[in-house]
Amino acid sequence: MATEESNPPGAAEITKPAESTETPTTTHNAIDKPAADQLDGAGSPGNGNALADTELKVEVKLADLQADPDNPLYSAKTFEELQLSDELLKGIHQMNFRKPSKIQEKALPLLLINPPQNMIAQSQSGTGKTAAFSLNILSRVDISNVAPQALVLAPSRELARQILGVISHMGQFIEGLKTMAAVPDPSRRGQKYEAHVLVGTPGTAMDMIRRRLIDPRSIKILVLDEADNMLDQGGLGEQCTRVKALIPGSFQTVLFSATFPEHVINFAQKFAPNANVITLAHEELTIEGIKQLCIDCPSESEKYDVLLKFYGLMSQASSIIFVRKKATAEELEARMTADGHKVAQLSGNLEGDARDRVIDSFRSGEAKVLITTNVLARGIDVQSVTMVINFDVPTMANGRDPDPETYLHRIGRTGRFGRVGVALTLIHDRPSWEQLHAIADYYKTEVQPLPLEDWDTVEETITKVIKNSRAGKSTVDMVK
Ligand SMILES: Nc1ncnc2c1ncn2[C@@H]1O[C@H](COP(=O)(O)OP(=O)(O)OP(=O)(O)O)[C@@H](O)[C@H]1O
Repeated sequence: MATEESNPPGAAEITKPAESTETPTTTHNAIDKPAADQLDGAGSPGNGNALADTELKVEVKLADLQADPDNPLYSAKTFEELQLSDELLKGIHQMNFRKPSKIQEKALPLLLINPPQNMIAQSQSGTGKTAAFSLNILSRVDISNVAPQALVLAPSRELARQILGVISHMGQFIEGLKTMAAVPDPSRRGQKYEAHVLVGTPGTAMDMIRRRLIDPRSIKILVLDEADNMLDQGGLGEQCTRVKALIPGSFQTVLFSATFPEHVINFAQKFAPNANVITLAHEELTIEGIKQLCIDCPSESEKYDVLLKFYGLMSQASSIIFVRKKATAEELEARMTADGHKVAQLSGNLEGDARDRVIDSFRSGEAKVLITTNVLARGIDVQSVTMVINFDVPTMANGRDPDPETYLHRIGRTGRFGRVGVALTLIHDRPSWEQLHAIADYYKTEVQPLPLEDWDTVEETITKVIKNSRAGKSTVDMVK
């Protein structure tokens, strides 16, 4: 019944370090995170096709998005201008990246400066932060030294594996490059981590360094992805601080996230002293390509019926249902399965291998519905996800106060890099109504209520979202 991790923003301006940026970084003493299932029709209000092919013409629209200076995907420059190696440029083109996004264009020149400088960078979800820090890492690795030179830490096993995949893909033309995951893996017991780039979770990284299976002496870059989460949460923050203290000498510290609440930013600046800082105001954080909707359910127990009805509106698209507690994830899985739906469920109750199987089946499209907790609220990039459902409004650990950061990360699992998506939040009483409205106020965004008893209108609304996005309306206007 325990609550899963919950987590707790700054105009796209670059703040120069207050002091001289001569020194690359800090030392170890610094302070230291059924197929949509075809819900076979029962209760299905619509023709079940509304979201079927939202894998829309993203490619076509992307060029427009990247030409709009107000868009976070905007780019005036090319990767070629960043003076990356030919091998890296080949990797980027292999990944079909035509131009850098705004965060890549802004962060990369600063990240690549010599001597290296620390960085704290914020950009909306799905705008390519991973590629930004990965390109810096791959540009700095010395292939002749097969020892960990870059350590990337992420809050979940799934995100660490995903980042590793991006770095390996991007670096595929760099001859001799070795990358490894530092996540719990019983099959590796006692084996050394002999690779240039390691991506892991803080607990495992700390453990492996202490047991001398990771040699930290050559580490020259430490990246914390989802850095506000990594530094804010008691356990994770402590582990990140310890990992940092175990790395000798000076190294470049890089902190990335879509959110940096004020109470974390001070700590972040101590963790990455004299960093170049790229921040956004929280009004700039929501992505217009993500249509935010809510349904006021008659009671908590009737949320499930509403959920099932809503599923009738989609056929092949992938979706994620977020709940607050592991027990609710398991209960929903059991009920939906009993009701004939094919769903996958991932929460902290599952062990490593089982978790890998669940996320892999969701990525491949074998499982179209994923029920999960905040453990997957951050970073996970599955482009086919067109719908996010907040079965529970995200709240802080006390269950009472709204958690705007987690809300933003959860809905950001859709609408990735210019794609469109729908985020539906179920509310059922005054407190949940107030929590959602507090979140909407915080981001100065609109959450459109859907009429519960008029499913034709619900379907019409969603179809309109998709049509508008095809016309390039909603996404082009995003983040003014
Ligand atoms: N320059 C680019 N051109 C085209 N696609 C890109 C580019 N950069 C990144 N992408 C794609 O955009 C998607 C989102 O990128 P990424 O996962 O790095 O987002 P993010 O900013 O880290 O999001 P989050 O805050 O949710 O972690 C990925 O599928 C990635 O492959």
